[in-house]
Amino acid sequence: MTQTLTIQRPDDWHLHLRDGAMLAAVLPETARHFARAIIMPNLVPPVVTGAQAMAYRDRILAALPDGMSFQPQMTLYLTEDTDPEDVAAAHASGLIRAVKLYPAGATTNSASGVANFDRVRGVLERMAEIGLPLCVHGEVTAPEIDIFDREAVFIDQVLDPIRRATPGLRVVMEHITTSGAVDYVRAGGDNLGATITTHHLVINRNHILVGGIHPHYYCLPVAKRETHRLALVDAATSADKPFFLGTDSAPHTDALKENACGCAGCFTATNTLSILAEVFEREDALDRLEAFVSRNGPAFYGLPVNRETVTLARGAPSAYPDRIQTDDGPVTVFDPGFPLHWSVLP
Ligand SMILES: NC(=O)N[C@@H](CC(=O)O)C(=O)O
Ligand SMILES: [Zn+2]
Ligand SMILES: [Zn+2]
Repeated sequence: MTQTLTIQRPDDWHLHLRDGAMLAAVLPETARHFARAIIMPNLVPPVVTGAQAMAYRDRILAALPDGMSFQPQMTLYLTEDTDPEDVAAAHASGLIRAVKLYPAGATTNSASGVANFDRVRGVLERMAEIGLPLCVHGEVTAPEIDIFDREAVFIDQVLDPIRRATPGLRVVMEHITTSGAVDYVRAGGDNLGATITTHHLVINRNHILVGGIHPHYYCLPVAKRETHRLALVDAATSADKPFFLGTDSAPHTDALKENACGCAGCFTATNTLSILAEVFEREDALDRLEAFVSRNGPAFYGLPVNRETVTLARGAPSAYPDRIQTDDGPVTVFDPGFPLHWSVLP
């Protein structure tokens, strides 16, 4: 008898869809399985104002193939010039679900991010008042800080001071990669949540660097040592409220990944649910997959759980494409390095 698993339809609380030809190619990969996703605003130029977010949402919906349903949850890219009133209006109209903080220079397309955190104090206070979450790329950028320590230093030197100075501010630590972040989130109370990516549940830093350099495993924050990966698996499979899926699926063309200065980002939209089922099965935690992918995220954002369901079936290892084609060039699909026995039934 085929083993199946039916769960409420999942959401992705951290997703890069890009724009134009890339958007058209990657959107179906997410919409096939996910009902909603938090859409990252790091376009070039970034999505900074409510008007830009509305136009981007329209482009996403226009790119959605007929017959698919998907509700993009828009975000604004926080800059030192962000107007608190524009943010509040975009929130009040239901357009945006969160504001995204990129420390300037921390990651892909973050040049317009925040360098002086005092300059965004007014926006953060307004967000705390209206209950609008701040999604945070949690890495410092100071050149003297080792790249493997950047998340830990960010928590101590930036995030914790911001949270203390702005009581009531709701924060999502995006794509956490360390046991220290897991501990910090666990101790943070109801106003603090964290997304965990698919790839950080699978790879550690050896996967990037041993036996040659593997550009398709390079992402930011960079994967850490195995003990940290285990802490992330423990958090994700705990079903505990603050932890939910944000794939950070971040497509870059192969030409830009397999490059002397390769871009950061793993493209996981295509096979994320199959990979997660495998990870949870190994932990004997399949019964907690639904909390991680379908329940904890909406609970944090104050949204209903999706009514529809998806069913996964276990069988012989299933195939997925090595890469998807886009008019900008091919994009390699994340290879977890183990066979995938679970597939999502159509
Ligand atoms: N995660 C990544 O490595 N890259 C993301 C940006 C981000 O989420 O930091 C991207 O936009 O490509
Ligand atoms: Zn990021
Ligand atoms: Zn991201």
